[in-house]
Amino acid sequence: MIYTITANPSIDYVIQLEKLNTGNVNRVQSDVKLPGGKGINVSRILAELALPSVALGFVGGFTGQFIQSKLNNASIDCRFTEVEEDTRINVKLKDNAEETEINGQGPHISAEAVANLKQQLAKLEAGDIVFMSGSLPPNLPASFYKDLIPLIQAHNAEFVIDTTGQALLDTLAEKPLVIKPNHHELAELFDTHFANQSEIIAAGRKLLDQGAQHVLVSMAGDGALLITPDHAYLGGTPKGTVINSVGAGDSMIAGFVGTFAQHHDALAAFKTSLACGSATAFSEDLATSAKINELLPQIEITQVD
Ligand SMILES: Nc1ncnc2c1ncn2[C@@H]1O[C@H](COP(=O)(O)OP(=O)(O)OP(=O)(O)O)[C@@H](O)[C@H]1O
Ligand SMILES: O=P(O)(O)OC[C@@]1(O)O[C@H](CO)[C@@H](O)[C@@H]1O
Repeated sequence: MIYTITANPSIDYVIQLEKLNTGNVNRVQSDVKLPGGKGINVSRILAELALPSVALGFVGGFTGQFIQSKLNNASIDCRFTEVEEDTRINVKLKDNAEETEINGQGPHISAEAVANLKQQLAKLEAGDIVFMSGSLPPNLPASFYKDLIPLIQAHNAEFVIDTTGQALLDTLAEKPLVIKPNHHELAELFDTHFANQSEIIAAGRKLLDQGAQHVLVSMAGDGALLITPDHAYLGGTPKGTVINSVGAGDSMIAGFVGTFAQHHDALAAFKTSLACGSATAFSEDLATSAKINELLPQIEITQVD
């Protein structure tokens, strides 16, 4: 079973404007409210791939109820821990020029709520995979996800943490199943700028050497690299019109892990991950199974190292 932990879920309020005019009244052209948060997005994509998952995390208030209702409607097994305060709302502003995100802080998480989440991990079994994704509410320690790793490994389960910087580096010794920095985040990890693809591959190899089992380096419209101890592979992007790239990274890692969990074939997992990422970028909401299946045949992968 795959579990997703979203410590700080959100309602994503996606607004389309002609042009954002700050300091003035702006009338939206369109808007949509979506259940959001990185782990929740992973569960949603897994559901599109007809793969079950259990969604864990902290939700509260009417906004939390909205998220649970939407996920229940998608037949996702929600076992969230209730908290007193409202789950946050994240605003995603899109005008013809750019995408602006305004992400809320999130609610207070009580010690009892944390204990409840940890208790849920007692049910893990060997071979389960636990995703831990996204920002943390203000009162949780930066090590919150890392502190859960021993509880996960006590059951011989695997883990994936979607985080960046030192928090990501600190997890490598515990051998995450896969990590997926984008190329900007990878450059920041090594405080450098990449001059070419070979430098990106070399940096990704260093993360493998430090313990990551698989390294994906996503590059938005330029596709992604899969870096293994033996080779590196470049995956391209299919033809399509970008509508909303929010969640593309979550979709990619969901596609990789969901496929790898079934077939233990990294290249097949990489191909599905590329289709999921672009399918989300080409959609108003996250990718649907139809969109993923439409794009899958167009995905080309080349060995580059
Ligand atoms: N503009 C795009 N056109 C085609 N495919 C895209 C585009 N943006 C993203 N993708 C696909 O989704 C994958 C992940 O996107 P990206 O590199 O933006 O990850 P990310 O930075 O983690 O995204 P986010 O944090 O916004 O979810 C890309 O590697 C690519 O396969
Ligand atoms: O504030 P965080 O947790 O870093 O990011 C939250 C978020 O931007 O991530 C998802 C896209 O990856 C959205 O659904 C959500 O609003």
